[in-house]
Amino acid sequence: MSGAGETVIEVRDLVNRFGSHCVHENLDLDIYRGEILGVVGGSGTGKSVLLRSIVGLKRPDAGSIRVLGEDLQRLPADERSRLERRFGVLFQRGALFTSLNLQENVALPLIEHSGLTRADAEHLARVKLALVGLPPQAARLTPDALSGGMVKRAALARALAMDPEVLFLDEPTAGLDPIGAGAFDRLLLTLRDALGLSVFLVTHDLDTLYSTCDRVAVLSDRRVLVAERLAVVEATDNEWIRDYFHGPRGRAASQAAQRKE
Ligand SMILES: Nc1ncnc2c1ncn2[C@@H]1O[C@H](COP(=O)(O)OP(=O)(O)OP(=O)(O)O)[C@@H](O)[C@H]1O
Repeated sequence: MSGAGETVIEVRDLVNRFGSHCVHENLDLDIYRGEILGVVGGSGTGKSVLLRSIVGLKRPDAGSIRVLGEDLQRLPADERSRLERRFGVLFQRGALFTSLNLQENVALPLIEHSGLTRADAEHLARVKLALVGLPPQAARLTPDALSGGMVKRAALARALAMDPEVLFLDEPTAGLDPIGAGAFDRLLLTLRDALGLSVFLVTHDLDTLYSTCDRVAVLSDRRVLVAERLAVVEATDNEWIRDYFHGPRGRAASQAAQRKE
């Protein structure tokens, strides 16, 4: 990764409410080009709402969000859609169309946004499916014929369809067995390095945090408590951080990561 260089996402004074329930209050966060930023926090602390705000699916109640130097909320529709093509999103449940096979699923954004013919889009889709490690024969299968790990890879291929600069992943390893999850983590690192992606990664998976993330942002009490390298986050004096990082699962993940170094 490039270190704390160019900021690709800048969130300032973000406020998000649902009725009287305030999820974010004056939340600040930066994401730097080329880094994998892990976003963690207790259930309901607003990780997914933050992701949805940044990609423009939830209009904030206050504050500003600049993505690749532009404020999505202030852009006219055509420029906004141009900017949205520069990021890819993998939602928590994969969100593939069950009636379409994988190459059709991945080709869809290419046909919609790039004006490619169906044949060219499906050709490119097969390249993207290979990029995420799926075998050629998977291209003609529908999602219900695939394992959980293959569905995640296919959803990742679709998120990468438009060659995004920023990738948003919402719990990509949830529901995968440890071997599948480890393989997905390695794929993410390879793709980040090969494609120069910046990654916003919401996860509960401690192994993923230790094996992939350059920095980790902890959401707590409606804001970002700390966004730092893991060593700094682990040493932060906070009850949730202590329970999460220094509990049995956190210690095991940390030791496993140290053994790999
Ligand atoms: N559309 C909505 N309408 C009302 N409340 C919502 C909506 N979306 C999210 N919330 C609330 O916002 C809070 C944060 O939700 P969010 O899904 O971002 O949490 P999270 O940190 O991602 O949780 P988890 O780790 O369990 O996935 C929750 O209390 C949730 O109920």
